Amino acid sequence: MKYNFDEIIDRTGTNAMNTDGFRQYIFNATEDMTFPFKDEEFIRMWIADMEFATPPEILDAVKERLDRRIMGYSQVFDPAYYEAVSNWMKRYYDWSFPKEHLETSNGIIPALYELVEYICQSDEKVLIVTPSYGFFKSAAEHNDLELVCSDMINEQGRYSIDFEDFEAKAKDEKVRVCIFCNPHNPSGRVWTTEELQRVGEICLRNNVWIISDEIHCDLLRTGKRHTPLAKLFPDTDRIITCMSPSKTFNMAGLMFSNVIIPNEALRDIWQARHYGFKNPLSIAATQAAYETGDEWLKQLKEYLDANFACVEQYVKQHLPLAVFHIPEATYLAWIDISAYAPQNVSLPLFFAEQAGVLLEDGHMFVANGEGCIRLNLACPRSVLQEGLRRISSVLVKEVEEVPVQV
Ligand SMILES: Cc1ncc(COP(=O)(O)O)c(C/N=C2\CONC2=O)c1O
Repeated sequence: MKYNFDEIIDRTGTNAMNTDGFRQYIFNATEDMTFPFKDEEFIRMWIADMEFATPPEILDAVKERLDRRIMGYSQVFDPAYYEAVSNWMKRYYDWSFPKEHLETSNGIIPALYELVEYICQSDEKVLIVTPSYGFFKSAAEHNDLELVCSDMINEQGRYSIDFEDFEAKAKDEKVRVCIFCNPHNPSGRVWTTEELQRVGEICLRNNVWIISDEIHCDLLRTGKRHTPLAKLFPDTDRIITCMSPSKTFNMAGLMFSNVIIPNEALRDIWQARHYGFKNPLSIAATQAAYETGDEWLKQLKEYLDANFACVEQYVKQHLPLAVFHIPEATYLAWIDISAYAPQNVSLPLFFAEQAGVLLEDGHMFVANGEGCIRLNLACPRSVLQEGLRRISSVLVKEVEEVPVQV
């Protein structure tokens, strides 16, 4: 079957954050915030969900469950669920874990909040690398815990971990957990085995638990392979792995993720305190994703590869002073536009008002993202091309208007 990623799908009237939540999320504003563009005129490149239809096989599984006509309290009881997850992990990551380690959550963000609460004492700290997905900071703040940031090294747009700094911070005896993004949002790094080994060794020898957030692990450039962090440390039970098909198959609204907890004491706390009932439609969808998603994912990756090639060519031609490298993972383009960006303005507000493009910038990724914007490329190529045109039209115009020094 050939899936149509060029199709433009109307999302208005669907309670989508993407179309209706940007004023509050990006601008911390109310619904009466106005722009020179109608909402439907925006090119939306901000929140990380896709403009592609969720795979038909997954939607069919949801419809099949609906046809059972009773939507009662539910949990994962069917062993076929674990089989589906386990088979996917074996096929894609050559990794397996015991069934009793598998818990589920109503999304990874809630799991991060809960795991940090269950692991940390009230005077302990949470370590992350920056730039970072903003909710890693929220997971510390939600629990009134101090956040410790280790800025990544940025060498002309190529990010790496500053292991000297990372280890110095992990040695702080109050640092109790590291929330680690593998692959990394927003840089798109797929960590090498050596990098993963160093992160794990530094944390484990300093008594720092690791929550490895691997939500982007299937969204790789064709040919790349994901390594779960826990796979490299089979003898420890201090690495919790969070995964979900929600990002891979555009079903984040179904709020369902897998949390693999090898530590029995922590699992007991989770089982005692986590709200265990789940949406039966989400269970059906997630199981179907892992059972039937292979071909759709293959075609999605090919389409995204082409979208990234489009961005690379466009930036080289129209924004040659910008710094962009095709990321190894995610569908997010992280572009340093410092050479063009107007100074001392909110870039999201600048692009929304001037270009009619909704995007996120480095200030939304905790720290160490100055001058960068992040573009969601999981959209039809025609939409991407219009977004790129609009972005460069205000930046190049911005550069042209700078008065020539005489
Ligand atoms: C690293 C990471 N963890 C967790 C989540 C959310 O997991 P959920 O609660 O949906 O299961 C996201 C979504 N990232 C988004 C969502 O919008 N913009 C982003 O960068 C993410 O990038």
